[in-house]
Amino acid sequence: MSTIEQKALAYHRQGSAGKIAIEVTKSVGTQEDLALAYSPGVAAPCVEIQREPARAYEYTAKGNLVGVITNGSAVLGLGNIGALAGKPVMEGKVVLFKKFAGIDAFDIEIDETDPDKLVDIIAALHPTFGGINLEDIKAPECFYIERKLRERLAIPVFHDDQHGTAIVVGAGMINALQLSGREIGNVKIVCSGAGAAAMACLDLLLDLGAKRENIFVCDSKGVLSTRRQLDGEKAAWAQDTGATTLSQVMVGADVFLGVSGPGVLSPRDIEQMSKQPIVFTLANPEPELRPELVREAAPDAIIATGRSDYPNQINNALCFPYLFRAALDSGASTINQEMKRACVMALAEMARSDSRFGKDYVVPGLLDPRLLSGVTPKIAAAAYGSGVARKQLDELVYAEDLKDLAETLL
Ligand SMILES: NC(=O)C1=CN([C@@H]2O[C@H](COP(=O)(O)OP(=O)(O)OC[C@H]3O[C@@H](n4cnc5c(N)ncnc54)[C@H](OP(=O)(O)O)[C@@H]3O)[C@@H](O)[C@H]2O)C=CC1
Ligand SMILES: CC(=O)C(=O)O
Ligand SMILES: [Mg+2]
Repeated sequence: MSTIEQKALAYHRQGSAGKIAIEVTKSVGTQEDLALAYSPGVAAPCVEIQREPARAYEYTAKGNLVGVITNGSAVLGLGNIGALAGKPVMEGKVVLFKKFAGIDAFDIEIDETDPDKLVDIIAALHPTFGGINLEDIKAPECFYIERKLRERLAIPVFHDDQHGTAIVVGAGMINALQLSGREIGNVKIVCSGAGAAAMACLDLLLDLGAKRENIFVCDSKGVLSTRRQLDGEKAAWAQDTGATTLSQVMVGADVFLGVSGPGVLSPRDIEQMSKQPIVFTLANPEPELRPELVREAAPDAIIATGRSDYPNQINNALCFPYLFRAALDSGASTINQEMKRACVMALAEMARSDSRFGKDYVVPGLLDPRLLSGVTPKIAAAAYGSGVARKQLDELVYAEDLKDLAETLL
């Protein structure tokens, strides 16, 4: 076992097991407090909420509470390890919600793989939450589950591995392309992985101007080509090519996007890429190829991973706390394209306006204290500008900052 693995086990075990606990926010020191917090007083907010459900946002924790929900079917790059084994990752997401954006979150691990049953279970749980962050649910089921929940629920439902990853990849890609003097419409992109993260990242890259004919996608069986029987989301990415392996399509690629699994890429594949390649090896915890090996094969490469121990951490943790902060603050009924696009641009701009901007700094670091105040208002402005915010603008603490921003989107 490596040193980091040993340290991680000790870290999770020490003190109270795991990484989270619950805090009480009201005083409960006297009989009178008890009579308010519990019986008989607690009946009053119940009756109010029954009369007017929106009051739950005033009288309960709902408005600042997110459900981090998984069935453990695609946990990091570890695969289908099951609901319980995924719990450390979900507790980790809860920590990030709280630390980065002051959002309370419950992790919920559901032992169910049937998509319709999962939809029913999550829908039945939704009254508890102001928003739902789906996490580490495998493709293709994740697409159906998210779509059904978004149709059924009037609170934000967001599959982090799809959209969170895409947003941060989008921000990093805009900057990496600029640094290497490339136009997105001209680059050849190879994506390893055709699952939740990959499909959303590729859609976002198209949205940013990439050309579908320049994008080659591989899954565990090789290149998505018209010679294979493909259905669902994968079919849209089939290229009319005789190439079958990742190595074959890497020749002349400008960009490699890895959202698959450990070690699928070789130094030889990197050598086959164009000059100053952009190599985002984002599989967690073990990337498609370690950065030091990428660097050896292409010294001028722009490299990113999903990990905290290398420069350029492209990880959805850079956006989901702020997206949900903005959605909850504005009372948004959903997290829409406008909000996601605003987040991409805000992250990209924040990195560009930093003196560290360069090939080892294409996105801000996860611990950058500017993120909350820099990114959140721009996303909230997009919520107001696109008409999904349900709270009065004046109720926001950063309302003044938003007025001009929101108007530009109207
Ligand atoms: N840095 C970040 O922020 C994030 C990183 N990720 C990482 O991306 C990876 C995928 O996650 P996610 O999309 O949620 O998972 P999914 O299970 O939805 O998708 C996994 C995809 O990877 C493909 N795959 C597996 N093994 C290989 C291989 N040897 N070669 C090529 N493709 C392969 C699968 O192929 P097939 O379709 O044939 O099964 C599938 O298309 C994980 O490692 C995860 O940690 C995910 C989200 C965020
Ligand atoms: C970062 C993340 O969500 C993942 O690797 O699945
Ligand atoms: Mg994930």
